[in-house]
Amino acid sequence: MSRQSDAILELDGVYLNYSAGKNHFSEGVHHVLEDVSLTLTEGETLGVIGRNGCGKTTILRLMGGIIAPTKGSVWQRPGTASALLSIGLGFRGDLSGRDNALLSAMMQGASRRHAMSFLEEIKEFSELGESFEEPVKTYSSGMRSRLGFTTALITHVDILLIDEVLSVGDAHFKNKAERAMRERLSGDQTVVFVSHADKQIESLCDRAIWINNGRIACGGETSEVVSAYRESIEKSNNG
Ligand SMILES: Nc1ncnc2c1ncn2[C@@H]1O[C@H](COP(=O)(O)OP(=O)(O)OP(=O)(O)O)[C@@H](O)[C@H]1O
Repeated sequence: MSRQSDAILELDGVYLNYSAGKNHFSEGVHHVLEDVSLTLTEGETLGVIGRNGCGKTTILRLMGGIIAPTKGSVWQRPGTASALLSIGLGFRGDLSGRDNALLSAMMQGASRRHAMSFLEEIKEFSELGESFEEPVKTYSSGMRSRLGFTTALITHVDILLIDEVLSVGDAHFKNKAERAMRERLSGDQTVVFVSHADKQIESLCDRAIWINNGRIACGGETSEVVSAYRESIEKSNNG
């Protein structure tokens, strides 16, 4: 199968099972994703919506290479770096915000010297003040999300995988982060964005997918996908 020349990430016929505890689900296997295929092209912003537990975080974890599919394949263009921004993930609690930012930047491919050069900008944008020097285990979830979001933004990761991170910041930081995202999105930043905030998805994403019963129930223009999702929620609320 030939791949689109502007493809940066691709899921091909992906299945993901988790083994479940005794007495849960059929045969102790929880089928979370079934036959999910999608191509992410460079510079696009894809929104992922769906009800709690439908597999949105699982898709991001597959895209970020944190977990491997049970069946099917995940391809990322060689030489590209991705960062998964998820609350409570990816930080070492015993290290300061500064050291975590440095480590993340280096893991995303920056040299130590280059990563060091980002730190003051990260401290300033994240507005963590003196807490930047404190261990991350002392941070609130909002402070963690500021640190993760800012580090990925400033170190210019090719693919940003954002899991609800923007929804925990306060209104001030959320607006600032959205503005920064919008600026970046007009360039070559590729983003996959998971959120329960439909409005955020509609205002930031070029395209969206709705995950239902482990499959892509609908994919395409964001407002159409969000409307189809909302309709299905209303239907299930009314009946
Ligand atoms: N490590 C795991 N072991 C077993 N089951 C898991 C594991 N991680 C997730 N699951 C299950 O997989 C399903 C999908 O989880 P996932 O976190 O991807 O959903 P989600 O759509 O992101 O949910 P939410 O909107 O609540 O954040 C859920 O039923 C969850 O219980």
